[in-house]
Amino acid sequence: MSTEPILKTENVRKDFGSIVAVDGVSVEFYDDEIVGIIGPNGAGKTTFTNLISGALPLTDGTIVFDGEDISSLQKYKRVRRGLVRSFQIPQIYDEMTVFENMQASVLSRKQENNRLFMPTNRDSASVSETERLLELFNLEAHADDHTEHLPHGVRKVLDVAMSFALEPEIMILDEPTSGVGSREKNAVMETITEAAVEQHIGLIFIEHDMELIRDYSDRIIALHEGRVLADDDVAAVMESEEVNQFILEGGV
Ligand SMILES: Nc1ncnc2c1ncn2[C@@H]1O[C@H](COP(=O)(O)OP(=O)(O)OP(=O)(O)O)[C@@H](O)[C@H]1O
Repeated sequence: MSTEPILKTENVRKDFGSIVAVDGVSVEFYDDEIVGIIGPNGAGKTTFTNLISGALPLTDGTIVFDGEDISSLQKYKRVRRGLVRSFQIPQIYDEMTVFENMQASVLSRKQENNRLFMPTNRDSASVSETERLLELFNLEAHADDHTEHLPHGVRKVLDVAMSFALEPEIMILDEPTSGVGSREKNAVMETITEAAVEQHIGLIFIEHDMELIRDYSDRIIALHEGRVLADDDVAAVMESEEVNQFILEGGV
């Protein structure tokens, strides 16, 4: 892991009228690191990640990515620099196969979207990159399936895989296993985290399921009422008295 954070928030704040959703959050993220964000409903988790991705403007504070102040940078420019939120760019098209969806993302990264539907577009570079990503995410067996028939967990994996085509340095995931059956959840997280580690991509994921948080995070940031309650390795956060009082015992 690098010694310099790739992403840093400094006193980040977001007000919605009189509601302070995020209240002075200063945290750091490193590449090669998987960070789970926990907190009760309304703690500010989604708002915080929306501030990082640029989906929402800051009320106050600074966000630094790769040494550059990106606090006012438009969302799509953050994506281009490698700060990607899953579900943000790729859309899964049900009338297309898994392969075609994946290739659409690969081509969009190459800014060749306009050639997408032309029969000559299966140039070897995009085909091999598409195949590489399908393999990375264990999706080869589904390559020719139309996505409307996919099991929900596989669809989730495809969604994240399509975001990986954008070549992120940091990927933000908001409850990557929501709606996925309990038996499938581990497989989905396993696939995503293994791909991230292999590609040296930092993951930030919001999750309510404490078992997934415990099993797949390197570090946990606990938010409560818009503030950081704890920011430490998994064992330390899980044992923190405040985290137990405000988050774990109340259920997240
Ligand atoms: N667009 C908005 N307009 C007004 N208030 C908002 C808006 N988005 C979020 N809030 C408020 O900001 C606070 C933080 O909400 P946020 O959705 O970020 O919490 P969360 O931790 O992600 O919650 P959950 O776990 O339920 O998704 C809440 O009080 C919420 O009602």
